[in-house]
Amino acid sequence: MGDAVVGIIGMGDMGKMYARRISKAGWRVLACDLPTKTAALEAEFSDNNNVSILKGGYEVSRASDWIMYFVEAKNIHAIVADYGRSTKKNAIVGGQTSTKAPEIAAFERYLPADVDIISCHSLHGPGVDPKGQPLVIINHRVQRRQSADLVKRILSCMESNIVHLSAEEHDRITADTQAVTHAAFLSMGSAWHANKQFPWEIPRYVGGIENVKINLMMRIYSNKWHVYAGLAILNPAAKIQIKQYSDSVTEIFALMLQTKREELTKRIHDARAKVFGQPRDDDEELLLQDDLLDRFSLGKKPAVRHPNNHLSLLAMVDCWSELDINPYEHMICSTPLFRLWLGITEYVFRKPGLLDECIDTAIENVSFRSDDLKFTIAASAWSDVVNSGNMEAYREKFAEVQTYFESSFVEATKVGNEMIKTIEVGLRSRKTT
Ligand SMILES: NC(=O)C1=CN([C@@H]2O[C@H](COP(=O)(O)OP(=O)(O)OC[C@H]3O[C@@H](n4cnc5c(N)ncnc54)[C@H](OP(=O)(O)O)[C@@H]3O)[C@@H](O)[C@H]2O)C=CC1
Ligand SMILES: O=C(O)C(=O)Cc1ccc(O)cc1
Repeated sequence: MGDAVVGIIGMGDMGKMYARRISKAGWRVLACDLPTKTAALEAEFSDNNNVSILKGGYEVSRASDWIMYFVEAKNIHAIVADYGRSTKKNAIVGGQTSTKAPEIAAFERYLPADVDIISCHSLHGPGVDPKGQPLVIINHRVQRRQSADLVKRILSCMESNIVHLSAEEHDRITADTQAVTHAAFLSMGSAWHANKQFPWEIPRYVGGIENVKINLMMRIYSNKWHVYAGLAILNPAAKIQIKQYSDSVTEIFALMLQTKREELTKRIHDARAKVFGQPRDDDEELLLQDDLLDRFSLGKKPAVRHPNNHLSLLAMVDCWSELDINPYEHMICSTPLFRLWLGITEYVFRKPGLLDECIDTAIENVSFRSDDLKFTIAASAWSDVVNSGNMEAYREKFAEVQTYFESSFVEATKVGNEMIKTIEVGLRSRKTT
């Protein structure tokens, strides 16, 4: 490969994944984490001749041509303040944090003027094969054309689909796709925890769409809190989306409680028309199909399917409709989790007869009322935490639910990975046709 040296500051899950792939493609990589982890990293990468573990961010910054920060978004300011001024002359700097506003602000403030700023964001977790997944590149401050060419050449080893965006476009889209999606799953987990339920043990939560909800909820809570906190709290656009989602949940639940069938039906049908267009009487075009959804269960499937009102999904479409968001426009820049979320949402709204069944259940069946009440409270509480900007409150809230579900993470991750792999093949082929 070329002579350029790639620097990686922060060797957590994403930093390691990049170090492995980029070094495998033949590039020389200089990497570091906090000093307490240097010895363990040296041992872990001892058989990789292309990766050298250095003492810290100063050393990496001084000797690399493209330096990437793979650190917690909440710390990016302080970390760039520390290492930024040691950046090699005429080098390029970027980051992998999930929200670009704070990252770019830190770069603009602390990097020397000769340094180009080119950032990126892989729209998937470290355990997902990057091939074919979206990879955003942000050419923010490019004074030399060869800088953009070099970054493109280095990143080509990911075999991802490159999407060029500005930092603002990136944050607006990820607020729509990631932050609000996570708010829904965080709320489901909080509600099940508040009701002292493990949903896979309850027949009305086993099978089809319920499997997807449970597996994705478990996926989020088995990950690191700082990733989701950073995405929601540090992205200015995310607060509005999450608040609207919480308002949609509350207002729809109120209509259910008051058994206002006509009003509820009109609101849901109007939202459907805006987001999905007119209903069709076939389901050929759906992103997901039933038999696929049934395969990935953590519990035993009951003989008869229990209808659910799917409050979380009704509220999602209401929220998109209220904010004039067309979720399909974001597919080029979406995560696997968002595609699955859109998949089950579309399923409920477009599978013939299913939406009417949800509305009937919402009005007539009170067996979900207690769960729906807890879900409504949870959505509002998550919105309040995000709005407050209090990272510590977010961490505590996340950790409580994480501890509750912890003993099932290994099994859930196995089933969830299998689910994502299988369903993604279908989703991607649909997207390209
Ligand atoms: N996980 C995911 O699914 C994705 C994450 N991202 C983003 O990528 C970034 C990294 O995420 P991820 O790898 O998952 O998180 P990790 O917590 O696994 O990795 C971050 C690493 O940076 C280290 N670190 C903190 N301060 C410094 C410092 N001063 N110098 C060197 N290293 C430091 C951390 O150490 P310590 O833990 O001791 O603080 C940790 O090892 C985040 O901004 C995240 O939002 C992007 C796409 C996907
Ligand atoms: O798919 C999701 O939304 C995830 O939960 C994984 C994830 C987390 C953070 C990112 O910046 C990108 C992907």
